[in-house]
Amino acid sequence: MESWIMSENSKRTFPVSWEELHRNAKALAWRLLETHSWHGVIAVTRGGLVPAAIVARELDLRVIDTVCISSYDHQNQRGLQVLKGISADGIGDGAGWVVVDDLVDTGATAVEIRKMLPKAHLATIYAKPLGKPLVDTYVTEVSQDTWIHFPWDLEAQYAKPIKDGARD
Ligand SMILES: O=P(O)(O)OC[C@H]1O[C@H](OP(=O)(O)OP(=O)(O)O)[C@H](O)[C@@H]1O
Ligand SMILES: O=c1[nH]c(=O)c2nc[nH]c2[nH]1
Ligand SMILES: [Mg+2]
Repeated sequence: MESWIMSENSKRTFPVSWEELHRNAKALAWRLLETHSWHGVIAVTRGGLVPAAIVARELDLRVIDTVCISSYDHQNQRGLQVLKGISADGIGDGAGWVVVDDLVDTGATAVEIRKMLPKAHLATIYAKPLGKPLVDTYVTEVSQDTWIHFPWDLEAQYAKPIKDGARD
């Protein structure tokens, strides 16, 4: 599904369906399979949880850790908070581990992860231009003025006809 609607803060809105998310997460797994043999996956909560589960399933990885980082209230970026660091023993500098997040936007979260795990491989499904240089692997680039709506943030509802100005 691809549809462009202007949201309340003038960003383009890009809604992603479960099917599209699943397909893109599998595309990410294919790219990661070609890169390395991994010790395990580190999911960046919360957005990285579903993509990380799909990548782990496809690469048959059973060891999964989380780092919990929060920096947005809805679409407003605020001070980044690291709520939880790495839990598992033996991850060290992250060499041989793949860190999975749903997207990289400004790159602030990726910079924080690099500080924690300088040798980890950072992978996202979506990348915006500002953050793109900070990740090792991504699947789809979207413009900086796009807000991606993930399926876990959406529900089906009435949409205005294009003629009435709902879409650009
Ligand atoms: O590149 P950045 O500008 O740092 O933005 C990307 C991060 O922002 C979102 O997380 P958020 O802080 O909204 O928390 P959430 O994953 O719990 O929704 C998203 O899941 C990424 O982790
Ligand atoms: O759901 C989201 N969509 C985005 O485009 C985005 N950018 C930062 N954080 C985000 N969360
Ligand atoms: Mg996140």
